[in-house]
Amino acid sequence: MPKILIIEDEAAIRRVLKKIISEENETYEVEEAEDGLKGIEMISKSDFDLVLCDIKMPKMDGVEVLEKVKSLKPEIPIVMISGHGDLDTAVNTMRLGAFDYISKPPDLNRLLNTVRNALDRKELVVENKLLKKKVSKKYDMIGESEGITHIKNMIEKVAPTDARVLITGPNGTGKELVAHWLHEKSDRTKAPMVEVNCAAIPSELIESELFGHVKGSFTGANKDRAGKFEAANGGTIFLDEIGDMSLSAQAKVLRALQENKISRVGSDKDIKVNVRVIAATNKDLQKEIAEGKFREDLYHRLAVILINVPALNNRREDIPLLIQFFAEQIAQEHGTTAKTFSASAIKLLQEYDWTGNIRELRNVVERLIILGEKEVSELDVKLFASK
Ligand SMILES: Nc1ncnc2c1ncn2[C@@H]1O[C@H](COP(=O)(O)OP(=O)(O)OP(=O)(O)O)[C@@H](O)[C@H]1O
Repeated sequence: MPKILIIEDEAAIRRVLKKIISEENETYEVEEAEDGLKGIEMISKSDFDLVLCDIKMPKMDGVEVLEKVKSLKPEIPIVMISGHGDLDTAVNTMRLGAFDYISKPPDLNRLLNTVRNALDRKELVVENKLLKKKVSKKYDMIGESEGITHIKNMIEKVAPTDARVLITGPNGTGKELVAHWLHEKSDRTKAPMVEVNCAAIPSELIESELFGHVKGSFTGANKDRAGKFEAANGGTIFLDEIGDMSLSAQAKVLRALQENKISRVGSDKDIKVNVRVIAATNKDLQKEIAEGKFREDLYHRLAVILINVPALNNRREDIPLLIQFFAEQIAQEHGTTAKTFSASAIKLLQEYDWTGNIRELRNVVERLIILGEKEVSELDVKLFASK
């Protein structure tokens, strides 16, 4: 639902603009501000997809508003509204980053065309940002062991469905990587995957973090805020370390999963959300259930599909490939050429006890690249790989 803000000191013009825009498309949500200061306050508190802003206003003029919004939220397109005397300024604002300008009194067709174009551009900018983020991260999943091949097959099958997935396995085995690919290979890939590390958020804050809150609902809640479920709308929410979530938060998550709706802390208004849930844990949830620390009903809601990522010690045949992959990745990060590892160095690393899993292997490879010889030898491994 595109949100549009009109900043205009003349109430009559505000009213006309609002009427034209909201009648054009009932999904447009139009809000008003009677001066620049109020407008900036609203923009910093809430997300708008488009701002229409008058040039001549008391307190803060349109050019100042434009500059402020550009530094605050550069992705929001701004259309300036110019009166008789300030057409030149309007043209100049385009150089300062305004999307376009319209003249008073507003011409219906020109206004609506500009609004549509500006909203389209906003969507493109946001999509582009997401794409850039995706390619800048390296998400290759390396390995040819039975364990990894099975996981890759599961991802291909499960990703395009909306089924909830519970990913289990020890720390550093690649659970987050699996979640990433489940999202990436789904139809939700254009929308965000929002990650929540349930273990890192204090239990009294988790509810507001997940579901948002309204102003005044608790000390410190000085403005309305959307939670992660709303942020992930249309996409995926990844609840990492779900085994560490408090029982009261588990109850709230259960409701969100059962009813596909949430309500912000302090509000009784239901908000419908369309979010796919993927969860991960390194805990044995059956044991947690038996001890009364995890809700069984939530477990069954989450674990429609179970993916267990095996420990590195149980797929040692992947170690040579992983070493080579990390050597190249690290060289790229350091801006150097990749070092090679001698066969005996690789063999020795393959026999290590990798309780810290892939994360630990990567750290060791990085250390060996920094400290070892041009070709990392068995001796280098003996000298530098110790934990
Ligand atoms: N099969 C793989 N191929 C290449 N890199 C991998 C693979 N599995 C994991 N990694 C890398 O190892 C690191 C740890 O993986 P990840 O964060 O996904 O593990 P995790 O199981 O989610 O860990 P934790 O439980 O501690 O959150 C990441 O840098 C990830 O990119």
